[in-house]
Amino acid sequence: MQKAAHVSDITDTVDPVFPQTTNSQIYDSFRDNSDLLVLAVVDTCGRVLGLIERHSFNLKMASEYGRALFGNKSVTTMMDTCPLTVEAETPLRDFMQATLAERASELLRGFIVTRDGAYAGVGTTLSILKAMNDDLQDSLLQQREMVSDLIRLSAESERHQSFLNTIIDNIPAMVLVKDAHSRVKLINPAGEDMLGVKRSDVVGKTSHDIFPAEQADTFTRSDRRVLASGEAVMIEEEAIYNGVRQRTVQLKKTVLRGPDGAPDSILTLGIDLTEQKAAEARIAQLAHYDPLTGLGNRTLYTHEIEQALSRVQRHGHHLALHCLDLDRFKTVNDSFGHLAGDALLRQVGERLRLCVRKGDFIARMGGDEFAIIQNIERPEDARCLAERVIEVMKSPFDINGIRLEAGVSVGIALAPEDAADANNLLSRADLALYRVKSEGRNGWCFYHAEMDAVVQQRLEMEHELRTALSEQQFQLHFQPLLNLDSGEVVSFEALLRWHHPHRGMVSPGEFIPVAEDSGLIGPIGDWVLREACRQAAQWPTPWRIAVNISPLQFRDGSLPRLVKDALKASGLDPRRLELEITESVLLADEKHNLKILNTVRDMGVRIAMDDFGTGYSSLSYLRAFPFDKIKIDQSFVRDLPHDQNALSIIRAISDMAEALGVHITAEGVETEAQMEALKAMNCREAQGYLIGRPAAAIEAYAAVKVA
Ligand SMILES: Nc1nc2c(ncn2[C@@H]2O[C@H](COP(=O)(O)O[C@H]3[C@@H](O)[C@H](n4cnc5c(=O)[nH]c(N)nc54)O[C@@H]3COP(=O)(O)O)[C@@H](O)[C@H]2O)c(=O)[nH]1
Repeated sequence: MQKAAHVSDITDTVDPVFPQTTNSQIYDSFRDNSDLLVLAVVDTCGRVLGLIERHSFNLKMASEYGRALFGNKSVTTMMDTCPLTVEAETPLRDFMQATLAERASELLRGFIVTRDGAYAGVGTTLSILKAMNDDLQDSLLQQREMVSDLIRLSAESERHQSFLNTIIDNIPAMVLVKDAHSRVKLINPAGEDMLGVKRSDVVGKTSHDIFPAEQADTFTRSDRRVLASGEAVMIEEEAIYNGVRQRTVQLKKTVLRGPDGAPDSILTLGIDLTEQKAAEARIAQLAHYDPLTGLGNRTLYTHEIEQALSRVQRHGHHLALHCLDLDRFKTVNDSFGHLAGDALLRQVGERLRLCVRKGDFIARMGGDEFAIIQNIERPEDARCLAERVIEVMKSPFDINGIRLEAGVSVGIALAPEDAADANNLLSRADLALYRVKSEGRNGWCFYHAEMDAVVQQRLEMEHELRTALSEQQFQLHFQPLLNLDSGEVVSFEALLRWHHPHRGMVSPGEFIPVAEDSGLIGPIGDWVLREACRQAAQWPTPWRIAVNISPLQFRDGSLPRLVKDALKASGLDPRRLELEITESVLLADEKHNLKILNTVRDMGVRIAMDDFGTGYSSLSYLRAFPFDKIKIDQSFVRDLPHDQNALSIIRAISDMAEALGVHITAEGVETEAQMEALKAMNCREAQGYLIGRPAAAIEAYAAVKVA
């Protein structure tokens, strides 16, 4: 009984009647209100005097003469003077039990409800039945609800279970549960995959039933550790062989406790880190290694040199830093394409690996520059390595069937002797490298303190070159070119001279590279062009004038305009002007520079290829542009007349030039024997000290005729 818990819950608060009320009045009340079943008779203080029950009252009143006999009499004559009375706050259950046991029949007549002894209302069997019916309804409803709750909960629990199963089955991590005896209770598909097992084969088994002894021992050890400590254990990386390949995994083992709090199972969650580790290794590789050669890159070099220098500082070690630069890489790259350049760099990397000892470090610093950090005991060790490197680079490289030679220059700085910090050490090794290159390449050199002075001098020279033009310190010298058939001078090459106010004559071989590096070659080259045209226009004989043009004068595309201006200003016939270029002009930006050359040639100016035979692609450039002349480099002429190779090369060039209808000039002719050999090979023009050294004055050549 939940709803009607107390008698008050089923009490009808019917107004009572008083002793002076007549039975007729009561009779009328019952007649007018069919729901009125019981009435209480009370005194003025509310004290209960008796009870009128509708049914028995009406029976009496409705009997023959009933109304006449009792109608005008007081209600007290008809009332039950000892009615069943109960306090309102009595639990209904108690009231029912007591009344049913002792005064059951009275209960049928109805009863009076009092509160603190005073009348509070009436109760009827009907209200009791109603309450009981309500309770019954409630209880049925509750039971129905409980049943549907149970059905819902069980469906929900099933849904939860299948939801959890779906998660566990699809989670990309291993979920493995073992009992306290290390027997597998559950494993998900990711776990099957990770461990290379099948669920049906492992459930109920221990690690030793499933895995090889060593691996099983490892698992069992960690299981015991978790059970003993009762705490979660993270196993950072564990190598697992899953029957196919080794996997790296991260495991987290947790103890699951039973209802009594004792360790019941071990839950192992495992993440497969194999791919992540491989990706990390790949990223580290890319970040620290040169993908082309597999050698360390500049970043790794920076790290390694810092480490090596701190060892030098802490343990008194010594090291040598070798800076390497391939001598002909640019030529290879530009002539045979980047793929050939890449192949060359790869092979260079392989050869370098063969030269170093364990513990030494090689890096590709960029382009064709490499660095080696070598652990040494004495400087002699560094010399040996440099010589070994130069030696291994000597043999030709086979690049897709093409034999290429690419020497190497090596600059060496020692730590702690030359520098104790990375920056200074590198710049000193670079200085030594610069020295090797300026002395003809393909060699090695230790850093010396005076090299700093060389750099200083170079900076000074750059500074002085800036004022040399305005101070009129430049002068042109002219070197004659002789026609070997006629024996007459036919042209002159303009060669720039710098009269330095303190240092005297500075060679163009020395200052032209500085002018090129600093960008001063632009204004200086323009001056040479104008001055050469100006002077040639005044010569008594219409000799041709050849002017050297640096590849850097092609860069901004202004050359055709400068040539035009120089010709216009001097009035020189364009056919008397010859521009000497080296093949590096075509290496640099072939399309752009060919366009410039064609524009200049269209003006009537002649174009000569200087230093022919020294590059890789001299021949291919003869096809790319119709040169008016090629000048055989003096290095071939020097070995005449006895060197068979030089003879064959010059003969081949001469034959080819004849076939192409191009004139050839041999440079650097110093002896009669060389001249005779050249004549015998049908060379028609020569230049060299034998004919005349470069000089400011040319008038003396007006009458020159060599037999
Ligand atoms: N861009 C410019 N380059 C220029 C200019 N003037 C000169 N140069 C280049 O400087 C290099 C050195 O020139 P130089 O010291 O003048 O040497 C030239 C000749 O003196 C030298 N030569 C000539 N005959 C002989 C010889 O019989 N023996 C011998 N050992 N040397 C000789 O050769 C140089 C000329 O070479 P080339 O230009 O290849 O014809 C040099 O590369 C000049 O080109 C300039 O104004 N602009």
